[in-house]
Amino acid sequence: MKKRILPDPPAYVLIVAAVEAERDAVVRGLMKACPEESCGEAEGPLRRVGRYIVVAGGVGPAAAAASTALAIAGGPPLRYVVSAGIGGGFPGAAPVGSVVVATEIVCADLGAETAQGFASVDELGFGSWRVKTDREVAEALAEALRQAGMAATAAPVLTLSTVTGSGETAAELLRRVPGAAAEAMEGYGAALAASMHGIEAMEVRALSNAVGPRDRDAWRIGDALAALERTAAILPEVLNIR
Ligand SMILES: O=C(O)c1cccc(C(=O)CC[C@H]2O[C@@H](n3cnc4c(=O)[nH]cnc43)[C@H](O)[C@@H]2O)c1
Repeated sequence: MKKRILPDPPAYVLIVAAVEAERDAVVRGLMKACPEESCGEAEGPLRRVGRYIVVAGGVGPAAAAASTALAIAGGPPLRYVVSAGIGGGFPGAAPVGSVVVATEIVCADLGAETAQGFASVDELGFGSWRVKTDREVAEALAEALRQAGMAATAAPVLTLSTVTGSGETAAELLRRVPGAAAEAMEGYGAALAASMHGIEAMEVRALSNAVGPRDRDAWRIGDALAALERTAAILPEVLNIR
């Protein structure tokens, strides 16, 4: 009997933002990329544009992990989970207003304080503080953003439960993860939930502020949301999923 080859199920992408303003910026961008699509019925914090499901999952790694796990359990087959939103840029690595695409997602405060300094859970033997991403896809998205005239780089992105507020902490974080370009609060949570389901994780951060001494007046959230929207408008072309 001839074996029937079933077509691959359509792959979907789950994009997890923290708050509604970020979710809505992503939806606006996706609508530009997929003008034939309409934004699906509002289902609580969840929106759908074509094969993209966008959720406002809450602030912090625990909320992101819980929301991502919930969305995965109740949704269609996924090709990617993308943690997307605003973030802080490490001075000299990524300027405010630019975009950082994660080459790896590192939970930079997951470990222990020891007499010799910070020890990650990896060093303690309790698991891993990082989720690797597909570097080729990360580089391709960063290049597509640069081709569109945006400042963008692919580099490690940190997840923290506390927004860095001093130069000392910023320096310590760079000692822990050399080459880190951005920090935020949700990536590792979303990526861990994805990886537990065998789904590829990504993280994209549009930078609203510099990592270091707290200066709320210097935050440029509007510019970062605009960059996030532009990034979402380019994402479907890079992932070849609409
Ligand atoms: O320092 C403050 O009072 C302050 C002012 C504005 C926003 C905050 C936040 O806590 C925002 C956290 C929220 O935004 C992401 N985000 C943006 N920049 C950073 C950062 O430098 N470090 C960590 N997270 C950042 C984060 O993913 C959250 O969703 C505080």
